[in-house]
Amino acid sequence: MNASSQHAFIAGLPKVELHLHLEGTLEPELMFALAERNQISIPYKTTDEIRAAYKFHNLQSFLDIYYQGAGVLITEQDFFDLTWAYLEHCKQDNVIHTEVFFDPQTHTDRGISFDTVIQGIHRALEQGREELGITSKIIMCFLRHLDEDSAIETLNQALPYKDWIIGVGLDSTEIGNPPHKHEKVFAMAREHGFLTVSHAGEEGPAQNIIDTLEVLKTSRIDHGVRCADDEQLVNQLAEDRTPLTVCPLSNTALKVFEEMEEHNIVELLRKGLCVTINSDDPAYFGGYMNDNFNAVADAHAMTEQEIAQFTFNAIEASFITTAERERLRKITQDYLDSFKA
Ligand SMILES: Nc1ncnc2[nH]cnc12
Ligand SMILES: [Zn+2]
Repeated sequence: MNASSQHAFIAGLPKVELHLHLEGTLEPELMFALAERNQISIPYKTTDEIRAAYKFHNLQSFLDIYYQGAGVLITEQDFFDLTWAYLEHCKQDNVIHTEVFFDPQTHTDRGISFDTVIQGIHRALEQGREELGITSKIIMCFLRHLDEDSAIETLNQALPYKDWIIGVGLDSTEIGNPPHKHEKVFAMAREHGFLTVSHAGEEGPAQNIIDTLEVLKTSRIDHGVRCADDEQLVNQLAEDRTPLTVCPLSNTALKVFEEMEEHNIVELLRKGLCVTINSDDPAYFGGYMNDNFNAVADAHAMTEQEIAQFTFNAIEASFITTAERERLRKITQDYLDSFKA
């Protein structure tokens, strides 16, 4: 099958996204509009200038720009608009279910209330469910470069919204901020009934993945591609079907892999790991879900069955009910069967 018909297969394939930072969906056009609406000055004159600034050499060089960009988000309507714009991309890319991250501390540290942020996001996701038929879950991430007391304060702010937030995660600078730093707040979150995920093995070593699973007891690992440095860990992840929410275009943008051809996601898929494809921060890394699938398929020859396996894995790894999982599995299988027919 040639590249363009494989892109057509990918476009029509139902997709499930499990690793998406809402703040990372802030497109330059919306950044400009919100800066103007909120009378905030930003260090760029045009959207082209913003895009030109998106040249990263590692995770930190991205995070510095990403946290600065989020500074234009002030009101509940801003968070609604941000989330709604992302959902429109989901519709375009045939994403049928999404589990989105947000970083409360990025906003509360600037004096924006937790309530403002969560209410805007939740309202958009509810509207997305009703008008676009896209189901969703919310996961709030603690920033690992901040101290654990700040994470505990954030957890307490989230308690009135427990019904809206399915889980907690851990993101930001991996190197120098090992999982142990947030051991207590993750134990507290689990006690409150939150599910848990964490970024690990993105830039940091395979040992961070091992420690994250042991110390934070997470159900999924976000990224996790550095597991390949430890053969025993790879075998264990395959045996346990521990989900890895991999973000291919993010990894090449942040130089985790220099080229997509060097990316290990297809190799991990063939070793039986529960790897999934996700967009991470699509406004910064050059693409949403279809772009990520296309980039992997262009660089690594795969069958349609293998491409669809990324969706089956994401359904398996998602935080939805068994009945809902069955429903999504059937939609995906029907699509695959219709394509083969
Ligand atoms: N790729 C990434 N790694 C860690 N923290 C993040 N926050 C947003 N994107 C991130
Ligand atoms: Zn991420």
